Amino acid sequence: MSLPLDDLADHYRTIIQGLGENPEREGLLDTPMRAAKAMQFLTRGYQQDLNELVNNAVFESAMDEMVVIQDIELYSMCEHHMLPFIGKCHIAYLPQGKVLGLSKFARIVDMYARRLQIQENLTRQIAEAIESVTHAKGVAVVIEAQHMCMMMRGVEKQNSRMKTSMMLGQFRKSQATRSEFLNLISSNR
Ligand SMILES: Nc1nc2c(ncn2[C@@H]2O[C@H](COP(=O)(O)OP(=O)(O)OP(=O)(O)O)[C@@H](O)[C@H]2O)c(=O)[nH]1
Ligand SMILES: [Zn+2]
Repeated sequence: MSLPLDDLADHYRTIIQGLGENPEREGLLDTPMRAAKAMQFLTRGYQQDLNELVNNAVFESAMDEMVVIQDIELYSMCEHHMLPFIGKCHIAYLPQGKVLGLSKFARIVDMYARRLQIQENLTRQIAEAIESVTHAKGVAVVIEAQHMCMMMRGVEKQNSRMKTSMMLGQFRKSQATRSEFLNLISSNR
């Protein structure tokens, strides 16, 4: 359930006041509504539905070797501080009679990234969504990201990156399959 924009803007007005600023000063007059729209955009994944987003773009194919989609950029919001985390997502799957439209991988990443998240859950949700849509023999997802809550505030570490992975099916069972994927995404960069 999403708050109407006007309500969200009212809350931002209160936040601005709470920060000791004057929401009536000229530069801030339109800020509550701008911030409300921005936050609604940054969390628009709540409004999306997996089946609608995939739009039946699942195609029959005899391809049964690994397919890798690398370096899908990702913008999400950490659920602890509501600050951005930013990074890349790498996906692989082993098709089983069906392949998924290429753009849909990026759309699935966005649908789950554009919510309040932790990186671990985001990684798992993307992998499970791809498995449920493709019925692939295996799905692998790796995310590497930098968290503004660790950079701009708190412990203030500028160079650390968090890497998370989720391996399903054959990627979990077979060390060789997992290694092939990890080798593929570590090359060409
Ligand atoms: N595992 C995990 N932790 C996260 C993620 N995003 C933020 N965090 C962490 O969530 C934790 C929240 O810790 P708290 O001690 O409750 O909050 P805090 O006092 O603001 O913590 P500090 O960031 O250490 O100042 C912090 O350690 C964050 O680094 C994420 O995606 N995954
Ligand atoms: Zn955080």
